[in-house]
Amino acid sequence: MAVSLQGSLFDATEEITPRPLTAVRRTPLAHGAWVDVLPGWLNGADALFTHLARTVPWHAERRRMYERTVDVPRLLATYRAGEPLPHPALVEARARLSAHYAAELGEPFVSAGLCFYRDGRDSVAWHGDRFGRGAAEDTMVAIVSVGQPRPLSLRPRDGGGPTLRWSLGHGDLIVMGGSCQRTWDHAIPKSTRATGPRISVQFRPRGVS
Ligand SMILES: O=C(O)CCC(=O)C(=O)O
Ligand SMILES: [Fe+2]
Repeated sequence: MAVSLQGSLFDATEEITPRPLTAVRRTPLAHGAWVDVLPGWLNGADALFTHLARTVPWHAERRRMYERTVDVPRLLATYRAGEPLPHPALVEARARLSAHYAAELGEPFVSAGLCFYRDGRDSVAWHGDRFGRGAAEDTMVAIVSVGQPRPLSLRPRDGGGPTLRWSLGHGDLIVMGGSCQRTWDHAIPKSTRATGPRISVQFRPRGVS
């Protein structure tokens, strides 16, 4: 008894498990876009946050903006198709997402992009994930959020509608699908409120970035 109790205390990976995806709720959006949301998808999300914050090789980036080079306001890590993910719970999460969306997506999620928002000054500006195939084709981007919640905002690119917001942290799942990457933009706005750290994990199919 004592041995198995110790095992469960020390093996945090045992505790981090996704709930069934059958509970996911879809919100249809204009222009053939939609989002699926499942609050608290990952049990043990706080332990996953701590693990990722400590062990992922986070890097800061600088990007050229017009005449200036500016700091990208978040830390980043990228795991391409075939590269080992930083925690087995993410392998499990990706497999569950790939299985759940197999018929609709027609291909698996392969890459994982990680963003670390240290506080309210960190953010991602309005954009769609349309460097790759998302520019021309329907696709999906599935995002698991751990740590403190931050609002993810979505607005139609043509300006024809209000901005929508989902507060995402502590194991919440959002999947952007249909035409969402080319007809809508998303952002994690800066906040002047006291804001704790959040990590997002974005799973994408091949060629979507
Ligand atoms: O942190 C998030 O939830 C969104 C990140 C994002 O949109 C991106 O990296 O493309
Ligand atoms: Fe994005």
